[in-house]
Amino acid sequence: MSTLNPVLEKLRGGLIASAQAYPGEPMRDPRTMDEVAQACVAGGAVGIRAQGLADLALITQHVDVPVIGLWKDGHDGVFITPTLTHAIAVASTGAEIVAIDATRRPRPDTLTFAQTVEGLKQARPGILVMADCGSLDDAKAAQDGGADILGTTLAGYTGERPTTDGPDVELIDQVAAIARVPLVVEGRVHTPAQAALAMQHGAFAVVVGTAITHPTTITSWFADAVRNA
Ligand SMILES: CC(=O)N[C@H](C=O)[C@@H](O)[C@H](O)[C@H](O)COP(=O)(O)O
Repeated sequence: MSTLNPVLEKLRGGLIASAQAYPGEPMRDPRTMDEVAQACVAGGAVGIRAQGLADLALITQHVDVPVIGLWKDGHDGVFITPTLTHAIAVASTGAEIVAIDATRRPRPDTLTFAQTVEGLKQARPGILVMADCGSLDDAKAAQDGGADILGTTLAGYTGERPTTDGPDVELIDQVAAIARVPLVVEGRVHTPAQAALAMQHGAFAVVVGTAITHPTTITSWFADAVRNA
């Protein structure tokens, strides 16, 4: 990792905020997510992760940090940037990094992760790929398949790992031990202490979504605590 890509270098040791609203939610509006992303940068985020072509088209114009883009299509199986066509479209928004499902599950266009990375890099030279993994085997395959970042995004969501309360530290340790590219910890990082713990376990950077950008969930944490006090 000594001669790291300059885009990745900007993420080193920092917090990446994921700004996403889900279908049907009040904040599901590209302008809103654009404002949330800008607010996160003002607070010290060194990168933004965001979903959807409309959100990305705005955010990439208005933040001066690297953007990790993805396109969620569907909600079962492979749905994070599921095909090469989705990946090329995300890259076309100006996002420097494209997050792609890197599980070993069948993809809708029948390409492998490695073929998807190859096709994307041919179509958009210079683009970087974050592999959204759900297990150590995913991470090994993704690294061999040309990923520029290994992410723990899908740990606990594919059946291969337990859905831990907080980040999956065991998986972080496993991936850190094999990673030759940056390891970005993502998924259920809900407190600053958990983010720091991820760094201590070898993360290159940490993505936090819900705990920063999803007020409905954050409110429910407090509402439950107050109700149950
Ligand atoms: C599993 C899945 O679909 N994860 C998505 C990936 O982009 C997002 O819904 C998450 O919010 C993101 O990964 C950040 O994680 P957390 O919100 O736990 O900090």
